[in-house]
Amino acid sequence: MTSYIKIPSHLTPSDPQGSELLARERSKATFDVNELTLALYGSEELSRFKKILKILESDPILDKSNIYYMGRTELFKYALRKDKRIIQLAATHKWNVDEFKIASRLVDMSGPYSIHQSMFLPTILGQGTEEQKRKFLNPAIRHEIIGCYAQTELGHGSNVQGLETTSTYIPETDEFEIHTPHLTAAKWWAGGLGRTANHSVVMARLITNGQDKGPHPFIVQIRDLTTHEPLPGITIGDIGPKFGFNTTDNGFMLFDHVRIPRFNMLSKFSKVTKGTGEYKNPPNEKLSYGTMVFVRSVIIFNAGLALARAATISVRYSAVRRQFVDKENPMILPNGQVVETAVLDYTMQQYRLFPVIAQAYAIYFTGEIITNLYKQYIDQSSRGDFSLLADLHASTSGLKSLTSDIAVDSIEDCRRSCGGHGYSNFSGFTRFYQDYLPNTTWEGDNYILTQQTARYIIHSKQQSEEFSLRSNESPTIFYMLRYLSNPSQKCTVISPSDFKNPEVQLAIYGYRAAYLIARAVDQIDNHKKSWNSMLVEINRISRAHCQYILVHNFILTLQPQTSDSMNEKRRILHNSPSLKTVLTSVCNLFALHTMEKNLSEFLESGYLSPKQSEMLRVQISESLNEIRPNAVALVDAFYLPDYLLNSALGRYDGKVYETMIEWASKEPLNGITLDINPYSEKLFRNDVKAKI
Ligand SMILES: CCCCCCCC/C=C\CCCCCCCCCCCC(=O)SCCNC(=O)CCNC(=O)[C@H](O)C(C)(C)COP(=O)(O)OP(=O)(O)OC[C@H]1O[C@@H](n2cnc3c(N)ncnc32)[C@H](O)[C@@H]1OP(=O)(O)O
Ligand SMILES: Cc1cc2nc3c(=O)[nH]c(=O)nc-3n(C[C@H](O)[C@H](O)[C@H](O)COP(=O)(O)OP(=O)(O)OC[C@H]3O[C@@H](n4cnc5c(N)ncnc54)[C@H](O)[C@@H]3O)c2cc1C
Repeated sequence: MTSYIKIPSHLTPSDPQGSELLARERSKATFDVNELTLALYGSEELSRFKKILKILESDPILDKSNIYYMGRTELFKYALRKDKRIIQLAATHKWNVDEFKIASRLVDMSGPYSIHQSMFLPTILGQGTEEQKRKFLNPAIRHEIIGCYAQTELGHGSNVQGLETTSTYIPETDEFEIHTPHLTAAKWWAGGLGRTANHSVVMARLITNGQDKGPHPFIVQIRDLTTHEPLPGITIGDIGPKFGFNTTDNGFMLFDHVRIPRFNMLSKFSKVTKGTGEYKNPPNEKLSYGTMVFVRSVIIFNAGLALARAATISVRYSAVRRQFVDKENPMILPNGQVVETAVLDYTMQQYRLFPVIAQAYAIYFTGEIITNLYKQYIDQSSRGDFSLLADLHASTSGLKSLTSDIAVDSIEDCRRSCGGHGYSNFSGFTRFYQDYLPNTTWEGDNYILTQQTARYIIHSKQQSEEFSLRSNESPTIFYMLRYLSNPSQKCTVISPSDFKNPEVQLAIYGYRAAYLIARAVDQIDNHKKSWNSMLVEINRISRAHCQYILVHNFILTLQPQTSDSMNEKRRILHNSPSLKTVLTSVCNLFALHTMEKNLSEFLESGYLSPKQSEMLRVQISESLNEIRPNAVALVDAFYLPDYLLNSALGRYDGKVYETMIEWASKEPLNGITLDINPYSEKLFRNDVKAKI
């Protein structure tokens, strides 16, 4: 990339250098970083990750050094080029789906094909018959057709039952007619639709024999495969600039009585019979919402990765950044020189950042568990058993909401913890934050989704006689029975360190959630409160329940398991006392910090006393001290390469200042010559400064 300013090469940052500071941090770690990385990835995935990283880093098309200076159109073109390149590389290197996902994660830019891969393919896979998969899935996997997922409309997104686009069965020709009856029925937001896709999953109300059967998925070809023009009767465009996600062409689409063959209704679960138009009900009404359950489970896992990334940048930078001399406890180099204190040594910075490390680990482990639960559901459902669906929907809804909220808040906290440089694109936070942000809205607005979780739990409590039976099918709400059966118990903590006991932590979280649930049920059943009047409480219930799940899963991950149920990753963790020790500190911090952030509810439940909450704060401070020597090593263990971070502040080698000035010298604004004479008519002179 071109530099426009020559930076004097003899200048270096004042001592100690960033690399030296990070090396000192790394030498303090009490555990083996490589071992923890292996426990997170597993040896097979880690070696694939390294192999793919090497390929991507050296590919000129996937070079990221210019992207901070690009505007929307240029960025979009870059995104299209890189999407094509990944597909070409996948073919050359014969990558499987997991390897493809690793490459996409590393390149880290939503693109015109993102929704094709994340929603179009999974929808056909999950909702199509074998015949439909042969027709649509195989060419889609080969990217011979490119699809999008058009569900949301201008007037409705959250209320899927309220969608207005119709798909009416025409028995005479054995076709469906897709139509946009009102402006509010215009499809809106679909990623890849604006300029790229030639096919779409269209969620439309199925009308047959005059009956409205509600939204169902249909495959519609929307552009000509040769000219790429919209097909007759279809109007399509890009919806315009957005807060972020500008590398994807989100689009709008209108249908004017467009005909498609009956075959194109995705019919794995519900069908319309040829000629008679008879409708065959699905085994479960909500199976057509299946793609959303899948994507929500992915969003939970991705929230852990986003937190790991934010923590990596801000913790490394805080170890390099120095500000003021802490007179009571100065930072002294091995040569005796007193230097300014690394901002990571300020307890306030630790209180802001270490919980983010803990959130990343907590959500990573739950992400793995939810991914496995989803796989288990798919396995059972392929045999006609849908019993896990209700619980899976409830837990993925609440966890998608909670984890993406945590991630959005923490990314911004981490960015601010980097001070002024956090505001520069070179921090690596700007596009990362903008592109992450819609996770709180898409795939279900986070406030709406908590209603799904709370409703499931409240129903379970209302049917408490059969609750004990149902809880066998409901792996995520089994805890409630225990606490509901003894509501007057009190927390047993008598000293701060008692808070480190996992049984104590679970009891505190369990009682608080059960208390909120019992109170809401009482309000609804005995005081006839409306659902709407209870929405704030309902949101609390979902969050309390999901926080319980996160803490429970973290504790479970650290508990000894029978060796046959242990996979390689868990075996590494359990065979290493030093890993278990450091992760136990991390787990404690997650449980206790989350408790403190929601303290009013724990106190209100009466289970925790004000005195105990004081002890809680003492123990949090203890946990921060425990984590301090391992902070940099704990983020290093995430193994997020510089190629992914693209951050001057979070570089592995700590060369923060050298990178900041080098990247600034490449700002194209530095390359134009301005005419700043206010009386001159010219804004720019034609000449451009010589390039260096
Ligand atoms: C070769 C190359 C290969 C490459 C492979 C690469 C693969 C990459 C893979 C993954 C990458 C993923 C990356 C992720 C990136 C994600 C990008 C996403 C982009 C954004 C896309 C979108 O936003 S699409 C639009 C999403 N829209 C929504 O989410 C809408 C939200 N609204 C709803 O879901 C519903 O309206 C509602 C749930 C809020 C309400 O529904 P409804 O009114 O119908 O129901 P009720 O509330 O009355 O409930 C009735 C009953 O049904 C149950 N229920 C509701 N929903 C579900 C469900 N989904 N599943 C199961 N059950 C459900 C509900 O609980 C009620 O049950 P009762 O028992 O009756 O109480
Ligand atoms: C970047 C981006 C990409 C997207 N990609 C796609 C895509 O590829 N395909 C696709 O189909 N869609 C896509 N979407 C759309 C997305 O799924 C919807 O925007 C989302 O589901 C929210 O729906 P909405 O916009 O209708 O919000 P609304 O429901 O209108 O929400 C507005 C406000 O009302 C509140 N609210 C609404 N109803 C209730 C209620 N019952 N109780 C309490 N509060 C309520 C919400 O909490 C929110 O605060 C995308 C969106 C974005 C931002």
